[in-house]
Amino acid sequence: MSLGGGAGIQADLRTFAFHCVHGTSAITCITAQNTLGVTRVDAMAPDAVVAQIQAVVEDIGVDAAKTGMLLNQGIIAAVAEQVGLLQAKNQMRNLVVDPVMVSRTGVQLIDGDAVKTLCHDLIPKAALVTPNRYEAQILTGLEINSLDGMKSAAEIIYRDFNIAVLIKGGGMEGDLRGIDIWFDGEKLEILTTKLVDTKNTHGTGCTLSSAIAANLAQGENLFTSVQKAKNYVTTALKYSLNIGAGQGPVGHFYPLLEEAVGSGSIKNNPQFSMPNF
Ligand SMILES: Nc1ncnc2c1ncn2[C@@H]1O[C@H](COP(=O)(O)OP(=O)(O)OP(=O)(O)O)[C@@H](O)[C@H]1O
Ligand SMILES: Cc1ncc(COP(=O)(O)O)c(N)n1
Repeated sequence: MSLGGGAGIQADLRTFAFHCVHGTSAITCITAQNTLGVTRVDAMAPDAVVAQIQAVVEDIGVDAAKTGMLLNQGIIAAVAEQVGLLQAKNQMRNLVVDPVMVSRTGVQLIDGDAVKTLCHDLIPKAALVTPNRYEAQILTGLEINSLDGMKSAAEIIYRDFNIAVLIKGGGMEGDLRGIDIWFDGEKLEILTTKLVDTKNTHGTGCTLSSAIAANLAQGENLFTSVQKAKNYVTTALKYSLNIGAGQGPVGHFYPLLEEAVGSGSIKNNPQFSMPNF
């Protein structure tokens, strides 16, 4: 959960709402966070996370799920155990693991034991894992500096975990920032969108993985879910918000923003970095 509102569960729930699916959540930690970074993180007790998952599953049900910042080994192990139990009862389908381990700026957010548990207990239970550049480096041991490096990492992650992988290029240099690599053991695809020239990229990773989960919940296949989610993030980036002194958040509800611009109600508002401004 990100109290700056740009990433984490706030970004996830906005994305779910945009896609017309009912989003639920299990809070794993509270971050004191703004567009400049994270200044404090308080973790929930693992059994409190489990209780939240059970409350949702037992009453509402889950068509698709995504994980985000799972701060420590105890939380990861508890979530992985729940996922395993629920999968055995066919109550947890379409799991997307966004392996939040390193920020786009390269700062490691979870310790080595937590990484091991994530790799051993949780990622293998997912349908898809969506590492950024630095997370892919941790998962593979490679240094990733090029498109070929991203492709090799995707192949290694598929080989090691036997699940589909999407390597996100936002942390790469130059035009590679708009490029993601998909590999599912059969098809290696380079998903390309034109680079959006903005510093306001806060929440892109959360938004992408929750859009994929939303598309899966609506019955799309995995690859189509990824393609549609990538297009969504690209457009949300074009309408990102120029708020705060650092990286502002993406504009999840861009059609409403567009409408507001059309009606003149937010014309020339400098908070919005809109294409038509
Ligand atoms: N400037 C950009 N232009 C176009 N697409 C971008 C840009 N920056 C990021 N993306 C896309 O956003 C999605 C998220 O990728 P990114 O690598 O930023 O994830 P992340 O590091 O998990 O996110 P975050 O920076 O929010 O932690 C990917 O589809 C990536 O290609
Ligand atoms: C609580 C929380 N979860 C995840 C992220 C990563 O955000 P993203 O990769 O989408 O920028 C974040 N900054 N805060």
